[in-house]
Amino acid sequence: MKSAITVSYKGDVVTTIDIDHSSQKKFYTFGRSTKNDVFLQSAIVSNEHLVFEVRGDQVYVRDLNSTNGMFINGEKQPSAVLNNGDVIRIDDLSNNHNEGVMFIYSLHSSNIDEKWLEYSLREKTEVTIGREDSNEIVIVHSLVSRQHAMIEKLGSHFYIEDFKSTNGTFLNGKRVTGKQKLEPLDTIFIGSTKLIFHEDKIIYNVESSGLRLDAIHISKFVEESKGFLKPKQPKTILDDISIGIKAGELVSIIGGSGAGKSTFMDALNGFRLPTEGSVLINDDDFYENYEAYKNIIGYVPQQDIVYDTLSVEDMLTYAARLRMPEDSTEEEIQARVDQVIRDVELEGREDVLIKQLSGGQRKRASIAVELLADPKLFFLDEPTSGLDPGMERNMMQLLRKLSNQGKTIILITHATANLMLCDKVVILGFGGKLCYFGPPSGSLQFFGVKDYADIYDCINKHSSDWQMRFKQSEYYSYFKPLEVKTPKPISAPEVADRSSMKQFSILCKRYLKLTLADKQRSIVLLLQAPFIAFVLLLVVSDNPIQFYESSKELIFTIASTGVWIGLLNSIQEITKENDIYRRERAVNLKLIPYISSKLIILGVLSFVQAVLFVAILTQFITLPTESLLGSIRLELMITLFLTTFAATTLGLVISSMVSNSDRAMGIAPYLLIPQLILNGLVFKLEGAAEVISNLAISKWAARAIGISFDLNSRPLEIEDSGFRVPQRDLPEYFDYELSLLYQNWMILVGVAVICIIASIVSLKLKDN
Ligand SMILES: Nc1ncnc2c1ncn2[C@@H]1O[C@H](COP(=O)(O)OP(=O)(O)OP(=O)(O)O)[C@@H](O)[C@H]1O
Repeated sequence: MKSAITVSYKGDVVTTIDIDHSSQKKFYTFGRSTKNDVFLQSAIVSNEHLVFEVRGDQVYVRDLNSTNGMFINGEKQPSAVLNNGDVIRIDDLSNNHNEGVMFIYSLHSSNIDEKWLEYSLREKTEVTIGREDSNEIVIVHSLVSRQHAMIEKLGSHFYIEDFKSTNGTFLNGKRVTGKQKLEPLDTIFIGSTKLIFHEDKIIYNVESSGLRLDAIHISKFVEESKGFLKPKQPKTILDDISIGIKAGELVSIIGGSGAGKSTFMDALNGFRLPTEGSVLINDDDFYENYEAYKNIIGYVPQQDIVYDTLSVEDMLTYAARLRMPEDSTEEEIQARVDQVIRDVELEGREDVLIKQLSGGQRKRASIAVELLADPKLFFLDEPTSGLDPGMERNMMQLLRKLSNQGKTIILITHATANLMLCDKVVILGFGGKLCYFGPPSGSLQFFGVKDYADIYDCINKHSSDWQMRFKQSEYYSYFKPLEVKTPKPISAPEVADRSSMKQFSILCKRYLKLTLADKQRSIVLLLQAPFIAFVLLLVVSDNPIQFYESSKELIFTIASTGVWIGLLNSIQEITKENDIYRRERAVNLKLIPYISSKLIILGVLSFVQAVLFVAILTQFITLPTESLLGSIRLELMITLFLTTFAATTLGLVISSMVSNSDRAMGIAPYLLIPQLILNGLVFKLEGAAEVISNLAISKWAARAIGISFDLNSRPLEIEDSGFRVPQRDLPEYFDYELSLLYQNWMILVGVAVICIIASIVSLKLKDN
C-alpha cells in the first residue's frame, strides 16, 4: 500500500511525500525547522507544525500546537484520519488562501500512478475542461467528452456548467444542470477524475487511479416463501459482511451454491442494494454517489452480452458508439475498439462472427464490450463457467493482466485451480456468512486443508463456526475495511442523460445489420406473406368477391394472416436479447430510442410483407371495379399494413414482458386463437364476447376489408342459383363508406399506440 501527500505553497507544488505503508518509517514531520522531513521557510509555518503518522493502511495527521493550526477540508481541526483527496491548509491569520500551504492526500496502489495537479483560476474568467487538447484542463479518458464542462467566473464567484456531455459532470455527487455556483472544497467528478475547487484553484487527480472498495456491515434479509398458502419466513442471505478491497486488486468470491455470492456481488456493484450496510469507493459513499460512479463500473454477467450474428469488430464498434461520448470521432472509436481487442487478446479474430468463436473467446468478447468504457472497477459473474481447464487458466491470467493495469476486479468463480492468481478471496458459507477474506494461500492455512476444493466441505457443513473463527482471526483485523466516518443515506440511482436521436440512429443501424445478418430468418419472414398468398390462391375461385360467403372467407384469411405475420415478426425480438438489453439499459440505453428502433425496422418489414401479399393475391383474382380511395389494391395494402403493424406492436408487448423466447412462443396461441374466434366473421359477437372482441386486431382488420369489398352488397351464392331467401341482416359497420374505413384504420393505429406505450411501461417496470 502506498499513498502520497502533495505539498504546494503559494499555488506551486513544492514537493510530494511518498509514503510506503509497509516501510519502517511511520512519521513524517512538517515545519519551518530544517529538522523536519519536509520544511518550508514561511512565516505562517511554525517550527514544528504538524506530523503525518502511518497507521496500517491509514494516514493520520496531527497538529503540533502550531500558531496557525491547520484546516482539513475547510474545517479547523487538531487531528484526523485522512481520506483520498482530503485537503489540508495552513493559512495566515488573515485567512489569505493564496499565500498559504496546502497538502493533498492521495491513495496509491503499488501498480497505479496517481498524481494530483493544480490549475490556478487567478485572472481566469473561463476555464474549459475536456478530452481535447484545446481545453485548459485536459482529462484524457474515454468517458470524458471533447468539450465536457466549463468553470466560469461571474462577479466574484465561480460557477460550473456542463456542456451537455455524454456522461455528465457531477458536483458533490449530483449531476450538474445549468450553471451551479462553486463553494470552497466542492468536489467535481468528470469521468473518473475528481476535481476539488479550492478558492482560486482547482486540484485534480489524473490517470489512472484504481478504485478502493470497502464493504461495511453488509446484511440482507428477505422473506422466503415456504410453499403455497404458507406464511413467509424471514431469511438472512448476507450476514454482516465487512471487507476492504484495495485499488488494482483481483478478488474472487467463492462459496457453495446458494451461499449468496451473486447477492453479495450485486450489493458491491449497486445493482441490488442490501438491507443494511454501506459500500465506499475511495471513501465516498457509493450508493449515495451511484450516478457519478456508475459509468466507471464494468459488469460482465454470466450470460454473454454479445450478438451471435455480428463480427467481433462490428459488435464492439456498435457498443463503442453507444457507450463512448457522443462527440467521439470514428478514428477515436476505431482506436478504442482496436485497443480492447488487443487487451482481451482477440487480435486476428476481428472479422469472425461471434457465433463462430470458442466459449473462452466469446467470454473475452463480452469482457471487451465492457472494457470499451475503460472501467476502473470491474465485476464478472462466473467468467470461467463452461470453460475447459486450459481456457479457465487463460481467462484468469487475462483478468490478472487487467488488474495489473490498475483495474480493481471482483469475480464470482468456481475455478479454484487458479485462485493463486488472485490477490484476495472472499469465501462465503451458507446464509451469506463470511468464512474467510484474505490472500488465497492464507485460506488453506486457515481451514487446515491442502486443496481449495476441500474448503467447500468445511463451509458447507459448519458455516457459522467458520464465520466465528474468522472474526477472531488475525485476517479479520488485518483486512477489515476503512470505517466510514459519517455514513450517508442510501438513495435511488438516476439514469444519465444522452441524446435520444443519436442513440436511435445507432440502434436502428445495429438492428438493421442484425436483421440482415440473420439471412435465414429474414428470408423466412419475407417469404411468409407470398407463401400464404399462393396457398390461398390454390383454394379460392378466380372471383371470390362475387359472393357474400366467399368474400367472408377471404376477409377472414387476409385479416388472420396480417395478425399472424405481425405477431410472429416481433414476439421474440426483445426477449431474445434480454441479457444485452439489461446490461445496456443499466449503462445508458434509453427506452424510447430502443423501442423506436425496433418499430422502424419491424414497420418496414410489415410494410413489405403487406405489399407482397396484396400484390400477389390481387394479381390472380378479380377485384371489385369500384373502390373508395380510387384503388382497391391501395386500400387493402394500407389495411394489411396497419393490421400487421398493430400485431407487431402487440408482439413487442409480450416480448418486453417475458423472460425468454420459449415463454414468448408459449403465449402466442393465447393471442392468436382468440383473434380467429373474435373477428366477428365466424361467430356472432354478443354480450361479453362483443366487449372483449374490441381488443381483437382481427375484428377491425376484418371490418376495414369488408368495407373495401362492399360486403353488404355481395349476394349469397344460393341467391345466384335462383333461390329466394329472406332478407338478411346487413351490419352497419360494413357500410360502403370512406369515413367508416378511416375509422377502422384509426382504431388499428390506436391499438398500435397503446401497445407501444404498454411495451415501454413494461420495460420501465423491469428496471426495478
Ligand atoms: N429476493 C429474494 N427473496 C428470497 N430469497 C432470495 C432472494 N434473493 C436471493 N435469495 C436466496 O438467497 C440465497 C443466495 O442466493 P444467490 O443467488 O446470491 O446465491 P449464489 O451463491 O450466487 O448461488 P449460485 O452459485 O447457485 O448462483 C439463495 O438461497 C436464494 O434463493
